[in-house]
Amino acid sequence: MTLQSAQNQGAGRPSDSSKALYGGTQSRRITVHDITAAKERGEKWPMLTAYDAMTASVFDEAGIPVILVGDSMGNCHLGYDTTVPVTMDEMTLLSAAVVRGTRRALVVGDLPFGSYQEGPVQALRNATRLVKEAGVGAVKLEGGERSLEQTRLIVESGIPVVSHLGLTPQSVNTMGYRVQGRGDEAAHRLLRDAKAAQDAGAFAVVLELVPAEVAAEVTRSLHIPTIGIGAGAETDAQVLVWTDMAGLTGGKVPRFTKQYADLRRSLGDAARSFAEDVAGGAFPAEEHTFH
Ligand SMILES: Nc1nc(=O)c2c([nH]1)NC[C@@H]1CN(c3ccc(C(=O)N[C@@H](CCC(=O)O)C(=O)O)cc3)CN21
Ligand SMILES: CC(C)C(=O)C(=O)O
Ligand SMILES: [Mg+2]
Repeated sequence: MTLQSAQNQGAGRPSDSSKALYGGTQSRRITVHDITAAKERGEKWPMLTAYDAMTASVFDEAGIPVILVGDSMGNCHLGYDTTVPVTMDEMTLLSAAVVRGTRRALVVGDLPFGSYQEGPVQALRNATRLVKEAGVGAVKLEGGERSLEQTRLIVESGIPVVSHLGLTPQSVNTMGYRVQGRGDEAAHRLLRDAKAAQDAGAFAVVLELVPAEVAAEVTRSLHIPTIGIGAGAETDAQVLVWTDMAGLTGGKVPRFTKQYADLRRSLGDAARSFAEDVAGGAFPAEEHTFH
């Protein structure tokens, strides 16, 4: 229990559950202000990726309050090996689909590799494109201090920003896929990055693949929410790649994933049943046939 929720309970002042991000009753679209208020209430909340309207509508109807159009679409949806090749055209197309599939969720779009590293002006141009052409409510970019000017200009221009720290997969070619923030110096650097992002105006930070103790320290030190992935149980929110948690991803998934369904097996079973029915003449039957 967080200090905040303990105080709420201790004061006999139950938090207003109608406002909850998950399980709340409001039907309007969730805003950045709702996210900020959730940290003040000590509410923990879930976030999932989505890359198409149909999947996004399932999560929206399930009450997932924040949906990330991750550049993980690169490996999960588009068949690349990493997120590095993902383009602004791809991000814009799939982000627009996710926005169309949702009514309530706040949709966050990743700025892909190469779309903001040149500087703040490039970053603002591409963030603006995701807002205007796809309709996202916020953008996410990787890096704390190294993306500070970008974060500041995008936020000043009226677009909410999520900062992504720890393992930043767009830098796979320099950092690999290793736990970040181990050891005192790396932990301090992570905390500095998180505070820099907060000071630059980010409304949340993703902490990917960092020791739970470090993520907990960052979570206590910030007034904006932390969103963990492989960062332990103390972050304000948890995000997972949807194909990992649903058991659809082919091959190896990160150890931090929990698998809540077995879609790869059930979809494969469906495809094999269909194939057998066609081969054996059982499909189409009379009820599928017009005369
Ligand atoms: N399907 C999928 N799931 C993800 O979580 C994900 C993506 N794709 N693509 C973008 C990034 C890349 N991510 C990754 C990629 C690899 C590891 C990985 O190999 N982790 C090791 C631990 C490494 C260590 O111990 O230092 C593992 O075994 O989980 C983790 C996160 C997270 N993101
Ligand atoms: C793993 C999450 C945080 C992400 O950035 C993505 O899916 O692209
Ligand atoms: Mg990403």
